[in-house]
Amino acid sequence: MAHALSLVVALSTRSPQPPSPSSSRSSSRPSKLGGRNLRSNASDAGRRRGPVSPSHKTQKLNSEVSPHRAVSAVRLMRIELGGAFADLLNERGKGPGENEMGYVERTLGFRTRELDDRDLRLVTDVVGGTIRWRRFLDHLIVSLCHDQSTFRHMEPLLLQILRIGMYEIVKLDMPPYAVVDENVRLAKVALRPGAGNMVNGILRKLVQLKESDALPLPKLEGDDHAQARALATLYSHPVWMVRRWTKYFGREEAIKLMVWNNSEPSYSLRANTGKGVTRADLVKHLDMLEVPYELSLNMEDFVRIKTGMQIIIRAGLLKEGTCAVQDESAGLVVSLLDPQPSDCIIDCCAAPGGKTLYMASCLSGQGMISAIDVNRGRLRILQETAKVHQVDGVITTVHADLRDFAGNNPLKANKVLLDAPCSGLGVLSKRADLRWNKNLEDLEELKELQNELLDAASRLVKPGGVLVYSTCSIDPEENEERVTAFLLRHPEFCIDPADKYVPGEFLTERGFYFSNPVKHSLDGAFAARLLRAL
Ligand SMILES: C[S@@+](CC[C@H](N)C(=O)[O-])C[C@H]1O[C@@H](n2cnc3c(N)ncnc32)[C@H](O)[C@@H]1O
Repeated sequence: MAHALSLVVALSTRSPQPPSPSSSRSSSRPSKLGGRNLRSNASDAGRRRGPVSPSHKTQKLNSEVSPHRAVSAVRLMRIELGGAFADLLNERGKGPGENEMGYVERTLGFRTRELDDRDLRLVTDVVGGTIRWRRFLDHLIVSLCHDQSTFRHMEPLLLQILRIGMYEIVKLDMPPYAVVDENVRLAKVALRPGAGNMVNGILRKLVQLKESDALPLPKLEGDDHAQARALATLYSHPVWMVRRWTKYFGREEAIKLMVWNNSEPSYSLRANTGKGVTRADLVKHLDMLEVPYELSLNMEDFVRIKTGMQIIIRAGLLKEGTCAVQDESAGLVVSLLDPQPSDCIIDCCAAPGGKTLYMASCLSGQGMISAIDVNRGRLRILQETAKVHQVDGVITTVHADLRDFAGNNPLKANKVLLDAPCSGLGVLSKRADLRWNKNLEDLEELKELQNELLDAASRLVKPGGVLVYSTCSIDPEENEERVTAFLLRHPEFCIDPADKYVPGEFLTERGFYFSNPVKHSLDGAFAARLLRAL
């Protein structure tokens, strides 16, 4: 850590600035992540790494900047820069047990006071919202900078502070001049006075434009591509997603989907019946904790919550296995497989085990699930959670690539679930950063993998048995099209319509299960139930 701090300080190419009020109390200077090409900076700085004075380890508390903004800015950098950020701060990367305030101190050069519940909620809102609205916010920043190159060469921390300020003003409608002042102070203390002046200039211009209803927004005009670009900016999604959804669902549905993806996600909890906890028991806990909930109309073990997750975590309900966080859309995939006591089930891509655990709780201690996954770390999570949920007695984990396993193993089952790796385009409201990490090429590769995994999974199904293929994607090419192609390759399988297993509103014309975020206010998910001939 000490090495890393010197490394970050060495990165600063700016001329020395007068110490800020907070830094003047200590001899150590704040660390600042300057320059956006962190990988090359990291290696340059690595060569310049020198001995570190013990004063760098001093903990400095800054009570002037708002804690939620300081923590949000650092968390946003960690999410956006990923490995490059961790490498910069710590030669050993993202070590376990690293606490967030430690990252804040090493990035900004100071600590803030510990976050209270209100701060934590703000951090969640600000970080999630700033990531979701990134394309939109960057469009505003570029429009309000003198030129494109100012934006392109902006330091990562300065960029995050500007995005936070813009998000708070434009999307959270927070009192604008307080937002300007707070973000200016953060930029001054964490970077330098000049950075504060820049934040001040840009955010004040934004406030004026917003107040006169004259934000520089793109117009929906020109050819299809230009309009897709404008929509992508207005609703803050990648252009390729807008084009794809407009093609498959039409413009109106594509817009509704983007609005859904930009809304605050709600979560579902599943009462862990495997441990004897009923939904009524779970509801009693939630009442005691004063967490508002709605009973699921689709799944009898599930409740939906909009707020209160921190309270639930702190009360230990997840850690002690009273309930699990699981979207109803995922629960309905399990309903489609219809696990019953005494069943032998193969779960082909099982980790981290959301569906395995739910299936195990349906077995009431009788039967067996072979849970296969290629990712050892994620399988370990499954094993540990299964113990906590007290369903480990019916689960055997298998660390393997399904394609090898199916080729070399005599194991066969009457019920086989293939919850395939997918683009995750159905869960963009919960996974705020996912939209920026996917591209069209990923989708093409995934389709190939899905074909291969389907072929492999089909070998594990006994004659007369069931294969459920599922994804958490809304993309027809990962869903219906994969099943159609599979049925052409495997005439020994046919579609078993989903109507006996899931409510009618989730049925597609071809008898598949599909949860549509816009229609059902759940994550997007797809599943097909396929029967193997006797
Ligand atoms: C969508 S996730 C499964 C989620 C899981 N069913 C649940 O409900 O928690 C897909 C999983 O497929 C696994 N996977 C990817 N390729 C695989 C392969 N060739 N063989 C086995 N597992 C694979 C990944 O490691 C990942 O855990």
